[in-house]
Amino acid sequence: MKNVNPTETQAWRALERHAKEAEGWRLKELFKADDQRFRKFSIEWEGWLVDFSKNLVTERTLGLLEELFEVCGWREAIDAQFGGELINRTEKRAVFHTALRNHWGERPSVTGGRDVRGDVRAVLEKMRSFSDKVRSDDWKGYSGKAITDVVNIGIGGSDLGPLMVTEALKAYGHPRLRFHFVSNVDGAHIWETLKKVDAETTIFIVASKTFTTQETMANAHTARRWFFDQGGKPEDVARHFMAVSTNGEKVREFGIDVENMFEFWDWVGGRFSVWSAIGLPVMIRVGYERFMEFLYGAWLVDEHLLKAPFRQNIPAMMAAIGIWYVNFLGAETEAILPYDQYLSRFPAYFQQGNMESNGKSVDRNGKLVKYKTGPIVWGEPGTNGQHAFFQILHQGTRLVPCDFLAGIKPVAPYKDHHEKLLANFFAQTEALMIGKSREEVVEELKASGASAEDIEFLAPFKVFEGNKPTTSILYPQLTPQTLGSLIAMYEHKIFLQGVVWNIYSYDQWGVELGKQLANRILPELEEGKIRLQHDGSTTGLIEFYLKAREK
Ligand SMILES: O=P(O)(O)OC[C@H]1O[C@H](O)[C@H](O)[C@@H](O)[C@@H]1O
Repeated sequence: MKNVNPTETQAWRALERHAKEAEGWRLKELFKADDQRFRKFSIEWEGWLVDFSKNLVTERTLGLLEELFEVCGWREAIDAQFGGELINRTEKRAVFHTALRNHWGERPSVTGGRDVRGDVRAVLEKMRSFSDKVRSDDWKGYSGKAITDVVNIGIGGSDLGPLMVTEALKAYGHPRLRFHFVSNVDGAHIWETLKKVDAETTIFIVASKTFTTQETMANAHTARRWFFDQGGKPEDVARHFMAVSTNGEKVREFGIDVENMFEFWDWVGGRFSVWSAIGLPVMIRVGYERFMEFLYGAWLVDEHLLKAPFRQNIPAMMAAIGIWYVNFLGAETEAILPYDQYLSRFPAYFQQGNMESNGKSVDRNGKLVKYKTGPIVWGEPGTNGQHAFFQILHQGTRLVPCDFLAGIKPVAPYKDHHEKLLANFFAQTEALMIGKSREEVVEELKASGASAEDIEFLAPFKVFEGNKPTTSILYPQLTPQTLGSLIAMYEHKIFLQGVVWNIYSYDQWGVELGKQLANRILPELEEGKIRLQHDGSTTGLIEFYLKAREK
């Protein structure tokens, strides 16, 4: 992989100059000036439409961004990742989640001199056998009853992926099985879940790459204690506790038989692990065939990434336009707005995907970067968001590029709802771009019979500046396949942005310090006595808590 400081490239400097010109652009004028703009700035792929035309970009912008990507070695980086090289250098690991979905075509999956396709296949078969049994009532609990509830215990990538996807695909799900996700170390999470399930008919999937994560281990131990309290015996654990992990030793220590362990590998990053055995709840919910469709959707995007030229390459365009906003137009944030209730956790999923990957301030040489890296990512489904935070998108002071996502066909049977949903989607992207001028506002107020005084007072508040950029992504329908594709697009976007920012996107050292300090403080809370030096505020907080909890 190349190691280029992007700001030292000619393309970067040209983009900086170009950004000055962009200050005067009005999106609606760009459309007036070029009646082919929509066609030129949108991509059709596999029945999808990805419309970038409502972004503050011109041909020149994209040309310069392409130059930047070239000089930063985006193609070499893709080859290195797909070639199984140890591109996660700070953890000395390959980044090979693409191997988990490489079941079609001729491409090998070689890392460390080994083609891992066989290993991946073997785990898939094990998942298939288990999930088939649970789905067909062949897997019985200790009292001989079929399983009714699946509880996934995991956090971060071992939670958000299966949570988001099982939610997204529930319309394709098993009619009887219920799914629960416990992540937070707050005892309320496991307690409220255990209240709803019956030990005789529940399986627990303890999902943790490392099998050392405090939250997950605490929840897993509580679940096992509860299981015994409910009448389960140690010999019944094998029927009720599964593990998904890379760490066989820790799984054994916990008391889960390796027979009940679904393996994955250190070349799968936590936030990219839903394609691995971490996706077990997904397979149980939708079945093996549909899980394979999910992988296939992602594989299609992998092929697209590898083959499509820059301007036709959806992840590359998403990445490039994102960089344009962050580094040249000053955006601090971006929103993901699925007009698809099934994708309610999609923004949260890519909040982790994005912010844990590209929330970095040190480049690949260990030097502090002097440019902005990953933005703040957030979002909620539409139309709910419209009645909550859209105000800031329309009339706030910040630039918030938004992705609008929707299925062309609904999954739910109510067509009239879908038309209303999409009318809102289109209207919002239009309103954000077109805005409303003072003249229009005055006209409207006059027509409503407002007095001249009222018009003068009210007009400024009712003006919409417009010119707010959006990307619209329309997929044929939310299915396992399209969901797989959608996730893979965002994954590759994150990766390519990290390449240009010259950062390591696949580690997450930033979450370590809090964990370490929590481990130092925990004994103090357990003992009820402060033993360590803390700052004044932290000491004050702990002291207050220790006293107050006794009252
Ligand atoms: O799967 P685990 O090893 O339990 O890790 C769970 C999560 O916690 C870590 O702290 C990381 O921030 C996440 O990237 C990871 O997904």
